Amino acid sequence: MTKYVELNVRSEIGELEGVILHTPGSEVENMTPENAERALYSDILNLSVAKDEYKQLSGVLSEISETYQVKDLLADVLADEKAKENVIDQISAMEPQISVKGNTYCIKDFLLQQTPLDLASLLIEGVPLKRDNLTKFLSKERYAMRPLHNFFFTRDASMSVLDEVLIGKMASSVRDRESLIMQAIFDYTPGFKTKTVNPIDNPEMDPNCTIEGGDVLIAREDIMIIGNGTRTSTQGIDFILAQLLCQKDKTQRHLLIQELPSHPESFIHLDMVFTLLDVDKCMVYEPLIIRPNKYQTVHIAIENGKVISITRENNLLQALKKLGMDLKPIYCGGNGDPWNQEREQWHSGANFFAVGPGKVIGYGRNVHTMDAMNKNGFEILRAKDIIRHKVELSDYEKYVITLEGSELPRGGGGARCMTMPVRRKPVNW
Ligand SMILES: NC(=O)NCCC[C@H](N)C(=O)O
Repeated sequence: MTKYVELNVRSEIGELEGVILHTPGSEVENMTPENAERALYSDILNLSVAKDEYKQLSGVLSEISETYQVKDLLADVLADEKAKENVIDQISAMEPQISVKGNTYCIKDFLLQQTPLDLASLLIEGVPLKRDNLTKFLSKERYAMRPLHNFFFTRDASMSVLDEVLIGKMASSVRDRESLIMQAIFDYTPGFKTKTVNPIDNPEMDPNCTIEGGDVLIAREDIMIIGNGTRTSTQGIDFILAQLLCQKDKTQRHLLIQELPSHPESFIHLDMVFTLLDVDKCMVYEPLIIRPNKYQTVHIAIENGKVISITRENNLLQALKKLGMDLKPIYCGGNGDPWNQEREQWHSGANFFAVGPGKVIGYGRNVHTMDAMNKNGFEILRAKDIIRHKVELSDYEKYVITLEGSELPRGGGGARCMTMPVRRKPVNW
């Protein structure tokens, strides 16, 4: 990294200036149908197709903004001996099997001998099991240190909140190493000017506390919208609330909490049913976000280090409107046909990533959603055409850049899930 990057994310839609990505590697393919569920996938993936699709996302983003790759950032961190030892010690505290002295070798010692880049790859792609005793010989596991199958969803393990980074407390231990790596990146990369906040550093952390970035949306500097479901617990949201209270801000801050269903798994995060598209538009999965249902919306207002009110709201859009954000909803799957809505929500049709107000990226396969976007003034542009310079983004004011997505959505997410913004320009509200 050549220059300093001051973290600054005060909205979901401000013009993008920096984003952290992770190009999928062998870790996305190294699973079987039997353990795909444990890996948090809905299916097994074909890596070469996934990589081609991903290239569309990274190619377009590098035309628009600075992009940083997790593996490069991690390798830079690991080039420092002290940082390297610290990272490996933390991993072995979390995954104690790596410190066991086996018959032929100890994984921790093996890791310490690697070059920074090889080590970064191993920490992401996993370390295969050496079958040097009976237990390991008979083991059904292929890895002694498991691959991080979900790391290309960089959104979830850390999140930029104004000028700080909140480290995710993942709901499933298969993603814990991602959080640790992201914290090391932000703590040890001299180029990143920020402070990390990690719930596990709090000795009084509630054991039920979980927070994942797909649930945390920065709607405006003073409004956070947080999904509460299988991935972010009420205790996790209370941790965020406690952080805000500590800041003793004189201006009012607001948390809007949206309860989420626990199945199907396409409802894992809020960003699978609700994303912000423009100063006056948002994408919704209508049956959950607008239609009356049992999933509650709660508004917590905070001022001067105190909770001044906690109230139930009719729905998220009405709550936002009361706070001066009057957003027109565009429906995932289009208006009217619940089958199309369900099908497209399942394939991350609501999961848009904004690179600027009215400028977003999503999967082109969700044709009914794209049609609805187009009817609402968004030009539909193919990522491929932008990368080949057949289309110039500067010719359009509002657009959706479409990615081909047949393999990537099987991992369980879309463009917002695959991006971790670190800088956005202020929005002209
Ligand atoms: N923000 C998101 O919705 N991320 C998608 C994460 C999918 C991943 N397979 C998971 O279940 O954690």
